[in-house]
Amino acid sequence: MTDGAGERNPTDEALLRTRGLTKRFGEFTAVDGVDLAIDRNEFRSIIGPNGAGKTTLFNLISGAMRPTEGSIHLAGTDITDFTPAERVGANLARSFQLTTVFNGLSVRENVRLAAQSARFDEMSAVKRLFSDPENLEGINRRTDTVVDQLGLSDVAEIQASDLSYGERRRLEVGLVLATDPEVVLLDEPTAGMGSDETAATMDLIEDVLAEKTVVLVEHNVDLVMRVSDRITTLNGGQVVATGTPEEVASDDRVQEAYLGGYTV
Ligand SMILES: Nc1ncnc2c1ncn2[C@@H]1O[C@H](COP(=O)(O)OP(=O)(O)OP(=O)(O)O)[C@@H](O)[C@H]1O
Repeated sequence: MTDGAGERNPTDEALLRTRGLTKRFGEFTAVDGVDLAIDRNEFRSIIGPNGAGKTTLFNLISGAMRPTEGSIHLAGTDITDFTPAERVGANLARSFQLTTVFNGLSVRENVRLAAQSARFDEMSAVKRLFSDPENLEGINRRTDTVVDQLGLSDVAEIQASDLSYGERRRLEVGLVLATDPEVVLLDEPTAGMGSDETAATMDLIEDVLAEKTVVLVEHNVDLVMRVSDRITTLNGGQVVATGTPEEVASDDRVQEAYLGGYTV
């Protein structure tokens, strides 16, 4: 267990590292000097009460927002000034909001587009797609694998607009998987789901993201306790504690800031 001063053993092997990450909105500091050291293959969750700064931290890591201060390194490369697209190119992908699912396209077509976008830079996409049958083959294979992993094979040819809410959220996770990133950022993947869909999504996350490094922002404490290797608790923009689910659940500061009596 560590305190707000930093991460346990911030080794050079950390795949994703933030140092002193800070975001101010005018006078208000939403994220305040956050140090994270996330190892390769680690499943790290970020929890905390409303307004703790989770979404802002997530946006800083994905590149949707620029920090006021501090740095982000991915596999030793300073990505602080990378655009979101450049971060995807560096093997970091975030879950997209529902709006990025193309309603008029089938499940398979949506996954295929995402797989395709990861393989080609924008300028040469069409040219390379048609000039290199091996690339086409690779994209088709990746698409089939992801549709299968998602458990969406039966609805692969159905238009995204006709999916249930839970199926759409699975497709959303699939769009991230299709780009085959090393680090996956997930923002509340079970938000708005009923208990059956939540359970199915938890299974999916455990299954298909086992090989990945994952950063998850999530309010569902059961999910977080089940899937995380380590959990970082934020409060007032600062790290209250980082530790295993057991360590976090038994930490008085975390109980006070967020869990309010939750036990594992
Ligand atoms: N663009 C912005 N301009 C001004 N203040 C902002 C902005 N975005 C977030 N904030 C403030 O920063 C604080 C942290 O917000 P953030 O959304 O990161 O918290 P959160 O932990 O994700 O909360 P929730 O669990 O409610 O989603 C909040 O007080 C919020 O009002």
